[in-house]
Amino acid sequence: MSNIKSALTIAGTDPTGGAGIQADLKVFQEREVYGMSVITSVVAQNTLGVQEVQHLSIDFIEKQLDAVLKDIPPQGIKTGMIATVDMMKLIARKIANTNIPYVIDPVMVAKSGDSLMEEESRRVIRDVLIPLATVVTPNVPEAEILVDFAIKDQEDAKKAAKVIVDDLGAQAAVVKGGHLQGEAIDVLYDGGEYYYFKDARFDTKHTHGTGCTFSAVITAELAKGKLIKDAVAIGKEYITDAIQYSLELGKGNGPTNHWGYRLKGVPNHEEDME
Ligand SMILES: Nc1ncnc2c1ncn2[C@@H]1O[C@H](COP(=O)(O)OP(=O)(O)O)[C@@H](O)[C@H]1O
Ligand SMILES: Cc1ncc(COP(=O)(O)OP(=O)(O)O)c(N)n1
Repeated sequence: MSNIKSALTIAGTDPTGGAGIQADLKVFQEREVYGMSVITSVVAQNTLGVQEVQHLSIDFIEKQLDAVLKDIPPQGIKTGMIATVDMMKLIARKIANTNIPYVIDPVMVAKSGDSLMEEESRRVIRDVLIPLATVVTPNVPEAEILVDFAIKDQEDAKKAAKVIVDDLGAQAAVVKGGHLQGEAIDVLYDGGEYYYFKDARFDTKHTHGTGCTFSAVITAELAKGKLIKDAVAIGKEYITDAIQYSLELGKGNGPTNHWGYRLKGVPNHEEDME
């Protein structure tokens, strides 16, 4: 039996490489798991926003899923952009009963404000996919939609994480604090305890793909057999470093850059390159 751990991302694309499938695969490589992908939607987007989306057919998404799952069953799965109700139902059918750790990044709206999920799918992700999740990783606006109350501070974030676990049926939920004020604090609830992951907030607009990157690290670590709280701790440290070294690439919100952190000497902003 091979010792190699593999992880699968089921998501949409970002041709500029900062978010979606491309970001996930970079993370899997850096976290030393074998990365695999199933594409749900092809997205024409860049650091400025989303220009156009083309969904793949359900039949073709199913063919991709079967190709991977029947050949190289992964030790961790994550879903990102799943735009339609039919895609959600298909994915639920394929991964229910697999026992593979499953991370849901409930991607609804990109930082640019562009919608990445149909309105009706918001109810279906809650009812059909979240009960299958090992960890759900909503940002504040996504958590507000899932739990149906406003999240203004950390106390509200804590309540939301509890609702996602106790009422919606996930094993654990981490409500990310990037959209709140002050330090960047994420709250994890695992059905028993709360854990707080706190780090510096960087004053930068170059945060394209933070949510994708964070959830991909958690997926990779779960695939390696880490406990949920340890996987989230590694995800938090990774994303903090990647935001600190984010790249001033493109004309809008540049991507995060963990590779720059690892190499330390790699400059992150143009003025540093002079
Ligand atoms: N400016 C920032 N500085 C440091 N950490 C941040 C910053 N913005 C977000 N984070 C962290 O990045 C991760 C993603 O957060 P968030 O922005 O809330 O999600 P999303 O990218 O899905 O909107 C979380 O761990 C959050 O605490
Ligand atoms: C294909 C695709 N999936 C997800 C996102 C959203 O990514 P996220 O990590 O939330 O970062 P922003 O794009 O919101 O900065 C995406 N843009 N594209």
